[in-house]
Amino acid sequence: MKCGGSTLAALPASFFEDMRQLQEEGIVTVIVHGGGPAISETLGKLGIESGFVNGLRVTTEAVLDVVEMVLSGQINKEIVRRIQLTGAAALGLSGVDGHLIEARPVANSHEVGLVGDVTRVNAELIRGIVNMGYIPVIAPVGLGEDGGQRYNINADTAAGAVASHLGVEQMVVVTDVPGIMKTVDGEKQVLPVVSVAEIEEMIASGDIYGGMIPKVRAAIACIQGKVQEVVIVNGAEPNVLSKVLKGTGIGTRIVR
Ligand SMILES: Nc1ncnc2c1ncn2[C@@H]1O[C@H](COP(=O)(O)OP(=O)(O)O)[C@@H](O)[C@H]1O
Ligand SMILES: CC(=O)N[C@@H](CCC(=O)OP(=O)(O)O)C(=O)O
Repeated sequence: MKCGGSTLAALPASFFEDMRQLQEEGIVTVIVHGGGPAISETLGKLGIESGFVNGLRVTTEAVLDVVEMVLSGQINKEIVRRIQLTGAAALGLSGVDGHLIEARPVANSHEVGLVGDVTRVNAELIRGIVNMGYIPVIAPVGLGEDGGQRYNINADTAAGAVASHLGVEQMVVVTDVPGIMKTVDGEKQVLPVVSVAEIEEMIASGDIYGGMIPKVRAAIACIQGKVQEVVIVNGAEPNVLSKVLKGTGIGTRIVR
């Protein structure tokens, strides 16, 4: 599951209650979280400038210090605390811990700096944490192959890579909109199902833009592997996780 920074503050207690309930039923959740708005807020307070190129934050070493502090510290621990308040067990870590996420510079690193693409995920470590009864909560900071360099990884990209390396059946993307929306006859509607081909058309036409682009790109990369579907849902919706898993037709399902 990917939890977007846009929605973290709005997640109701029922969201975390659902995770506990699902764990009791034997359905394991693995969280990869974002925190873009919180990173921007702290950068602003510190007077460090940063921009975005095609949805990726331009990342210098100074920006990376803040990214790591906010994602692996503030946000990661907030999610762990909220899960633990339900009585469930959670363990927070970033891609740095146990070489969980290995990364290499993205193709346009000359534009965005220290941003990474995932090359390897230590799936055994995630399985080990799950087998010990903990829900893994992962911050998307990766390590280069030599283990010396950190990289800022878009959280949608990191979540997609974790989902494919684990070979899970479903990835749930939790965000601040009820799914992929399209204006039909002057009215905004949530599309219940979209295919990879339809997504490409919607990006070309501008119906999918901004922060939705890395989500659908990560979804496409991931459902070409073992993952059967990616579901995009609104985290503010009460009991959204159990609704998704019961197949109540909530959100947008992205399928091959
Ligand atoms: N077709 C679309 N349907 C729904 N949302 C869209 C669409 N295209 C772009 N968006 C935008 O994508 C945003 C979600 O991405 P983002 O803000 O990056 O969230 P997160 O922090 O959860 O990753 C929505 O709030 C909306 O503004
Ligand atoms: C490279 C890059 O852009 N990294 C993101 C990581 C956090 C993220 O992706 O958070 P959301 O899911 O809330 O957008 C960033 O620095 O904002």
